[in-house]
Amino acid sequence: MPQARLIDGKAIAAALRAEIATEIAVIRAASGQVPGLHVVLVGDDPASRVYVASKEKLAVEVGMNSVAHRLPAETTQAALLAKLAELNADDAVDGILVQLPLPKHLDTAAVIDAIDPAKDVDGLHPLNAGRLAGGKIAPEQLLVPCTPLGSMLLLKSVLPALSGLEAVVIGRSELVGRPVAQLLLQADCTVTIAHSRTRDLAAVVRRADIVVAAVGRPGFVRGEWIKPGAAVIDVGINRLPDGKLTGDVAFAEAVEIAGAITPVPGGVGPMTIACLLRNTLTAFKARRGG
Ligand SMILES: Nc1nc2c(c(=O)[nH]1)N[C@@H](CN(C=O)c1ccc(C(=O)N[C@@H](CCC(=O)O)C(=O)O)cc1)CN2
Repeated sequence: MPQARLIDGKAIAAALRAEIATEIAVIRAASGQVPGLHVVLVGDDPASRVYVASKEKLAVEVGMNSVAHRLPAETTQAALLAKLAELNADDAVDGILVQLPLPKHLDTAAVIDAIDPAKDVDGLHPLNAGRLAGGKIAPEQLLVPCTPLGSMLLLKSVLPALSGLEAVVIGRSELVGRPVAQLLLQADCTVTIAHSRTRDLAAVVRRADIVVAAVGRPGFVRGEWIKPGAAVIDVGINRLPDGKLTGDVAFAEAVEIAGAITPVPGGVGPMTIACLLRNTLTAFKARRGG
């Protein structure tokens, strides 16, 4: 039985970070300036702590100024908004990211609204989401959410021509489902966004040349749903009771049918941080005229 090609997110992310590092070295040599990334973490969610530490370390590795602001879980909405106002006003700050999820007492939408859109390296501010949805500006010139951007780069590594392909995105979150659907549409795919109310999801998925699974349920997408030869991007990162990570796609089944598939771990996850660094460089160039 032929097996799907594995899309190596770890290697593609490492190559992207190397490109970013080279560009920053050139900018530094020419101007003495480097991009500044500031990540804000509220509380002590263990997974968020790991992701923020990783962002901090990889930003330094590519030559950025990297600062993590770790605030206590009891931080008030007013205190968080004051911190963001401070970062918005600081000219040395090119990128601001508030790690999600926030503790329940905080209003996430209001927090994201408070980030200067020019520094919104998560691409979640309504202005940036609206620019993406408008379809008038090339995604390379926009601040686009990191996981969707990474998913598209992985897809393009196996499918250089996306135009006219049927894509099904499972999940309609603001962080992944909606923006990845916009990016697929911009690439001239025929896009369906499926969700918890979709009828006969298996039949919907079966017609897709491209499947993006972002539901947050381990092994939810079965191998028999996949069209033979399809490209499968598994965005799910689910921690099982035994501590292992698994995706939203039943990998052992799907790998027998798909043409290409991302593993979990080692697929979309590493691209999320590499794309955050890319967005920070994009924001730096737009702000400082590079
Ligand atoms: N403000 C944001 N919050 C969150 C985002 C985001 O894009 N912006 N995404 C996720 C978490 N995340 C980054 O923040 C993230 C998730 C996973 C990985 C990753 O490299 N995963 C590895 C496995 C790591 C492990 O062993 O735990 C992989 O899949 O190979 C990086 C970043 C939610 N919050």
